[in-house]
Amino acid sequence: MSPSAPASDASSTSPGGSAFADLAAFVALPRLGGLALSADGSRLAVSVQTLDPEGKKWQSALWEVDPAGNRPARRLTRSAPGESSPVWSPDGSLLFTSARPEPGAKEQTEPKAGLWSLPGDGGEARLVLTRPGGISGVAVATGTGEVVVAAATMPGGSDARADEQRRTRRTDAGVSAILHETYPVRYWDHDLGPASPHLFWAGRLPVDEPATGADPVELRDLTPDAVPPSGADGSFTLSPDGRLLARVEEVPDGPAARRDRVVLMDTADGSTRPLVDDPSADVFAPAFSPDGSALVCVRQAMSTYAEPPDHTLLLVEVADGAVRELTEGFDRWPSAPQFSADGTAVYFLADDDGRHAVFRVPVDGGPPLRLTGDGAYSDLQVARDGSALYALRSAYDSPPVPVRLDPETPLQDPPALPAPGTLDRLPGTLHEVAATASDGTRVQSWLVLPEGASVETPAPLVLWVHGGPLMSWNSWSWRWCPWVLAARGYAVLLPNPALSQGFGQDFVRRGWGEWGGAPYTDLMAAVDAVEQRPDIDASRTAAMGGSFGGYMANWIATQTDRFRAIVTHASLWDLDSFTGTTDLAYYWQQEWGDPLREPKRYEQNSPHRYADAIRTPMLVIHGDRDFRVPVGEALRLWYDLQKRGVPSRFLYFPDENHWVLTPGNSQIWYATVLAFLAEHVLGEAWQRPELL
Ligand SMILES: CSCC[C@H](NC(C)=O)C(=O)N[C@@H](C)C(=O)N[C@@H](CO)C(=O)O
Repeated sequence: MSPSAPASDASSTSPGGSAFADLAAFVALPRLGGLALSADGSRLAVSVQTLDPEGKKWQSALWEVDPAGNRPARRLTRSAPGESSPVWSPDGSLLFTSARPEPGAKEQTEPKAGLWSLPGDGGEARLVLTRPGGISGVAVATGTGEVVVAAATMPGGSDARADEQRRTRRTDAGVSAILHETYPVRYWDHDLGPASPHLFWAGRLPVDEPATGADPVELRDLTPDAVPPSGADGSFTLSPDGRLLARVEEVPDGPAARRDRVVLMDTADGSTRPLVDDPSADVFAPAFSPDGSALVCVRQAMSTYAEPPDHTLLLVEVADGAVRELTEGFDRWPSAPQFSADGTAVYFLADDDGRHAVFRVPVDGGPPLRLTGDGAYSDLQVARDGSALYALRSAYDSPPVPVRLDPETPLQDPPALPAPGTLDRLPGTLHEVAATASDGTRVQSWLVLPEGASVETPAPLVLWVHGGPLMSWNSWSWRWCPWVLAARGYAVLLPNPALSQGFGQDFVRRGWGEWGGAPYTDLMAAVDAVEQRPDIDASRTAAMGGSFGGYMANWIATQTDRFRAIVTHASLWDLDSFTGTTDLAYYWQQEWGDPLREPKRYEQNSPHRYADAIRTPMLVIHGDRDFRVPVGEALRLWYDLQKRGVPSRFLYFPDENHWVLTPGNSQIWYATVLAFLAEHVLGEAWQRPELL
């Protein structure tokens, strides 16, 4: 199913099959991230994460990939702190952020990322911009090369020296406290404030090395009054001529909620006007047309107690703010829109039937056309001469690899361009299966079968429930990798139940506010169907999931004893306490209601209310720095299990967040899950991972 090409050179070849049986080899596989196409379309840059020499963290470096697919990939950057956010300047230089030290500079205790430039014609990268809080993002005007950067800035810290002084005074006084006066106060894994992201105008960056003693690039604060955002989008983009900046701005939406709108700023004088400001929707992901006269953005209708959110694309005229819907009647959720090279169409991505596909919609009307077949696409790049699209393509049987697409041909399945990270083999096979729910609805799933699964040797089965829940299983995941389980002989079922994306709005509605209803029964229908297969051993099964998938793992534990073991990661246990303490409470209370005034959905769907019913052994996993699903959920679940004498274990990460971000902890995560499954599903003796 996965198109593949030979890896680009010996150093980047990944011996796929065996790596999944050896966790140390698994975490050492190269992981590809962001993609950037140069203005003339002749160069592609991609970030590649690999293990540092001590194997303690992943380092990101930039590689060059040949868009024509002829030359092997070559590494462009090399430093211990790594490089990320690659953007090409029209002059051919490659801009990126890195906390690497400047040659000859004295070592900093807490190095912050600066903006670096790698000349197009070769030579050494040089540091072009710094800010006391580091540079976190960059936008380049495609026509002029003018630059805007984002940098965390203390209140009153527009001037770099003032910013530095404020930071130093807090450090010297030993103060880390933050005084909040608005909601929210945290986002995923970090605190909001006291610094907040500001956007700075840098203009055209000097092409050559500045002479010694020359003035550094002067930065002008475009958003001096910015306050800490919730972090929800915050994207910004420059018009091709650099005269306009479109950015996503958060505005209050009631006493303890925020929503996103798109504002347009004149970069010369900073004057700003709202471009799309819709009290019933978040509007984000703006992108300019090639002539700068229009923008396309995503409108997400806010969810209510009765209705889930819905997404559409808006075409907005810069001159008068006139808005037109581009994807009316399209029953999928478009994202990441971009104009075609001639401005007559918009490309976008959307979940569709277990894939995350590229679509093209004409600007002057007509239905969207799906350009890709299997797989999940991201980082779409449009060649400015209109000859091609480039993207990262992944699937459940392929990690992300760069590909070239024709801009108009439907349902393409392109081969990978030579790059690091292409696997040669997987320890099993991927199958698409379907089940029928009790109301007749089709439930699509991916099924990973291990090598050797057969009628004679049926494989034990693990049900793996995705997170979100408004997303779907459709792409490769290093964090939820079924092949690690397949390498130990497990079949893994990855279903897309009610609430999953890519099956239409009615499919989402079936589960809205009723997580314990159709999403649960759809999952059981999917398990029932695969258990009929002669190559599956229905007597040896387990269920697991993270985040919403962890909620569902907990719910499953309270509803059925059909599984031998349950693994629950970063899970929701008590919906009332979750919706009050999660980082963005207002998002969830739109669906669940206020627990004091509208307790019904909480009472019906919160797993903790049914704790007495649990008989299945459970492995609870949680990170203390998880602000999306705060650790209190795991602490209470753990206490409730222990109090009831349910055989259980708690894998606790004091310094991880919603994810598991270090190679060591990632290996321990998989090792503990595998040991727990081996004990309960395979009936082996418990083997505590050596380092625990
Ligand atoms: C408040 S923002 C939207 C909620 C968000 N949903 C999605 C689609 O990501 C979310 O954070 N849900 C978590 C409970 C969750 O299940 N997260 C998933 C997806 O990010 C995970 O795998 O961690």
